[in-house]
Amino acid sequence: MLYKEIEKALKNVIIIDNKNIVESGWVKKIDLLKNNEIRIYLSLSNPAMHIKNKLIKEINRSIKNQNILDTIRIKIEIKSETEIKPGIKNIIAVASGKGGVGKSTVATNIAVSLVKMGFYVGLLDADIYGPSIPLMFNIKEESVNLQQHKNGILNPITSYGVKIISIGFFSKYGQAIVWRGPMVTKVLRQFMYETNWGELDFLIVDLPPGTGDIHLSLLQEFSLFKLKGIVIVSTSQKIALSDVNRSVGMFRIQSIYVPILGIIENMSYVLSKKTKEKYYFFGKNGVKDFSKEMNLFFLGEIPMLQTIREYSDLGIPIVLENKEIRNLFINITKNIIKQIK
Ligand SMILES: Nc1ncnc2c1ncn2[C@@H]1O[C@H](COP(=O)(O)OP(=O)(O)OP(=O)(O)O)[C@@H](O)[C@H]1O
Repeated sequence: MLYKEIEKALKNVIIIDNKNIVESGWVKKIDLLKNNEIRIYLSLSNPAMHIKNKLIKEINRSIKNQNILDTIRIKIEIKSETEIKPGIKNIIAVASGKGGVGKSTVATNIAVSLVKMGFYVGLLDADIYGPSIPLMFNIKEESVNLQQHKNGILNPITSYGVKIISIGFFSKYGQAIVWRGPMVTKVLRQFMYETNWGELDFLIVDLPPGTGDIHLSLLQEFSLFKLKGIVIVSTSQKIALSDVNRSVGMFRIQSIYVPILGIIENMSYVLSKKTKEKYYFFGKNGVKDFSKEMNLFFLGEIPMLQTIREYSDLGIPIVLENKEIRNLFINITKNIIKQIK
């Protein structure tokens, strides 16, 4: 009887999407103890302090409204689902100030380099403005059949040894993703906590370019977990670096502080086939100088090569095809690992 009343009270606690906490599966157990104590166990994917406090208040209020004996003591335990999922050892986010500087190309090739080095790797494409990871891994729309387990857990798709989940899997080719911030955060949270990642040494997160709401909530979300730091990609162009400057400022805000593991200069030069001379299309040493000025570790440089663009369009990570570029990426990846330790 008492149990039913408690359950009814919990069903009156509504969370997002008009679902109550029982329906949403947050309530894991209700224990009625002999000493007039009720213990309620909840499990949440994102038990931020203010959410916890609000829930406890709401539950207490709802139980009181049921006119259940005042003498009853209520204890509410809220556990983080993240504590229950220990499979991911390191999370690294790849960021850029400006779009189009090669962030996804770099994220792709770092992920595949890590596989080549013998690690278990996942890649979470959080770039809602241009989810290009499916194209870069040649994952065709028709092959995306994200089987969901009964408990709502998503299975990632594996390509070139990397387990991938992308926001692009949820939109048709050519269709813009016009979700509002809270929707995006919700989906990304699901990618993080409710995806069958298994055991991973590294989860690479391809962030959207720039700075914004989504970045803030993502970083807060990931920092609850095992976010080891940020890798920034930029060209040496002034506009790109001024945007990176803003991003660095955001990562260094005290309330969301995330370590920056270093910066990579992409498309640093074009090599003349004939003369073997280097042409600094976006300017020479821009990223190197910036890294010194901002006290950032310079992780390495990648030239601008037609083959990088061509293989990327074919959906084949360049590190699998070109030995020189592979060596560059392996060195950059080793530098990133060193920065984590
Ligand atoms: N080093 C390079 N040499 C030649 N082409 C490159 C290089 N790096 C990236 N590209 C090409 O530049 C284009 C943009 O790259 P990419 O999609 O990785 O950028 P991005 O920063 O992730 O963009 P967005 O932020 O808009 O998603 C792609 O066509 C890619 O193949």
